[in-house]
Parts: sequence; C-alpha cells; structure tokens
Amino acid sequence: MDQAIQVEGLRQRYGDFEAVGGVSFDVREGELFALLGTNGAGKTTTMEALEGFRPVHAGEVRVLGMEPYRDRRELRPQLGIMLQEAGFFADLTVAETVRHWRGLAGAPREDVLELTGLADKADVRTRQLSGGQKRRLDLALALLGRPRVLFLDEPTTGMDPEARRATWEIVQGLVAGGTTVLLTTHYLEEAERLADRLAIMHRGRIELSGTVAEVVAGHGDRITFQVPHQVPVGELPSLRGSAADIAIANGQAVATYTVTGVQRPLYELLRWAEERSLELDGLQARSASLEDVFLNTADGGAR
Ligand SMILES: Nc1ncnc2c1ncn2[C@@H]1O[C@H](COP(=O)(O)OP(=O)(O)OP(=O)(O)O)[C@@H](O)[C@H]1O
Repeated sequence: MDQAIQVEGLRQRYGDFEAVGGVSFDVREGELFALLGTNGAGKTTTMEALEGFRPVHAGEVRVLGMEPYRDRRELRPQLGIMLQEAGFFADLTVAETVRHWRGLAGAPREDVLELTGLADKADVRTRQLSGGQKRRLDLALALLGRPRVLFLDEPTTGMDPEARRATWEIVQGLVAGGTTVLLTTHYLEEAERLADRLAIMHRGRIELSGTVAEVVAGHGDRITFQVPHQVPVGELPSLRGSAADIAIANGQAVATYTVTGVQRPLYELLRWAEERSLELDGLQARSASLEDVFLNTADGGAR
C-alpha cells in the first residue's frame, strides 16, 4: 500500500459549528506529515477523525485502507496515539503505568522508557513528573504497540530544548524505520526539521500544503534592518516598488521589505544609506521562512 492516510473532503461539526470545512490530504507510508495552524484551526478535530474517535460528518477518511471509526477494533492495534492532554493515573509510578498499558499492546516494545529517556524516572509517581516528562511518558505509551501509524498531537509542548531535540531524533528514527507519522505542532522549526510534507490550516480549511520548499515558494524574499533613529519611517525608500512594513521591537522600529530576489533591492538600499551616511544595524537579506508564510496565512493574506 502506498497511501497510509487518505482524507477527502472531510467536514466535522460540533453542533452548529463547523470546525473542519472540507479538508483533503494524503500521507504516504513511511512519511511524516505535519498539520500546522492557528489555535482552533481544526487540527485536533481532523486527527481525531483519523484516530476513529468519532464518525465523520461528511467526506471520506481512510487509515491503512480502513474506515477509522467503523473499523476501529481492527485498526486501533496498528495505531499509536499521543493526545494533547496526558491522562495518567496520578498515583501510579512511571513503570506501573507502562506495565498497565503493556497489557493492552499485542507484542509490546520493552525499551520505551530507555528510548524516551525516562528509565531513571521508573519509580516516580506520574503526578510528580514535569510537563515535559509527562509528554515523554505519553510518547512512550504511544510506542508500546509498535504502531504502523503514529499520531502526535503537539508532542513537544512543555519540553526543554534538549528534550525536544531528543524527541525529534526518536521520531526521525521511527520514520526511518518505516513508521508513518501525522504530527500537529505550533513549533515551526519542528515542522521544518521533521516534515516531509505539511499543511497549514486556518479556520477549518487547508490554506497551503506541500514540502517546506513548495510552501514558501512564491512568498518572496525579505530584507530587514533597524530603522536609524534620525530617519522618520515616512522617508524610507521603496525598493523596486516594495514599501517597508514597520514593526516595533523593544522600542526600536524594524523595517521589512518583501521583494523578489534580493540583489537589486539590496543594492538600491545600500546606495540610499550610503548617500545619507547611514549605518543599517541588523541588516539581513533572506528567503521567506515558514514563519513568514504562516503569519501571512493566519492574517488571511495567503490565498
Ligand atoms: N468538543 C467540542 N465541542 C465544541 N467545539 C469544539 C469541540 N472541540 C473543538 N471545538 C472547536 O472546534 C474548533 C477546532 O478545534 P481543534 O481543537 O480541532 O483546533 P486545533 O487546530 O487543534 O487548535 P489548537 O492549536 O488550539 O490545539 C475550535 O474552534 C474549538 O473551539
């Protein structure tokens, strides 16, 4: 089988409110696909439809060729699910929690605590774990049954940078071993690092999808610098027809130009500065980043 996950025209409602309004995407076997989006965009709702938690209202979803809600008994043992909120028994230790869940997995992995860096917390009660450690225990439980398809809903929220990087390595190892992963995240760097392809959702729809390179293509390049104090923002030049966007950071005005190709506009800018004997602190020229595209989408700008 080529496609592990197929979503076609998915719509989900909560009462009268349409949380997902016609979403389509595929995830190939052994691929990591990231769902990004603003708060309330419909990422978790989409994921829950694929996990078989509730029937779909309209459209078609398939996971490993099965209909997730109808076929949940057969499908569930092949899925690993890491929900956004951990629901552990507070008085069980980490080792007891794993033992409890191991009983439900067919041929459980024995190394999940070592894999997730929790071996030294085996005797700690789950309520005493830090937020990041709880996320790691959640991941450990999701991996117990050696899932073919792994759903990770904001897996690294609350983790320190080191734990986040360690988690990325675990996930990369799983994908290298053939596991299909659907991930939601608010960390754009996480998606840039891990995702083979991604989709940006906004208000129940997919606004953009593709590889990172495909998603940022066509969004131009950026030139930014701190506006010198002696220059009123109204006197900044336009660069090849592009006017400056001004943002204030720590009391300092920062100018950003969206341009196509940086060489000519940069030349114009430097000549303008030279003629006025101005120093442009913090001058940067770069391609559009996933963050630029994301913010543009969230503003309703990318269509
Ligand atoms: N059980 C529910 N009943 C009513 N509305 C709900 C329910 N669950 C989610 N919603 C609403 O549906 C919309 C989509 O929620 P969802 O959790 O799927 O978004 P999300 O993209 O995962 O958001 P976040 O990034 O904040 O986790 C939101 O407006 C949310 O308030």
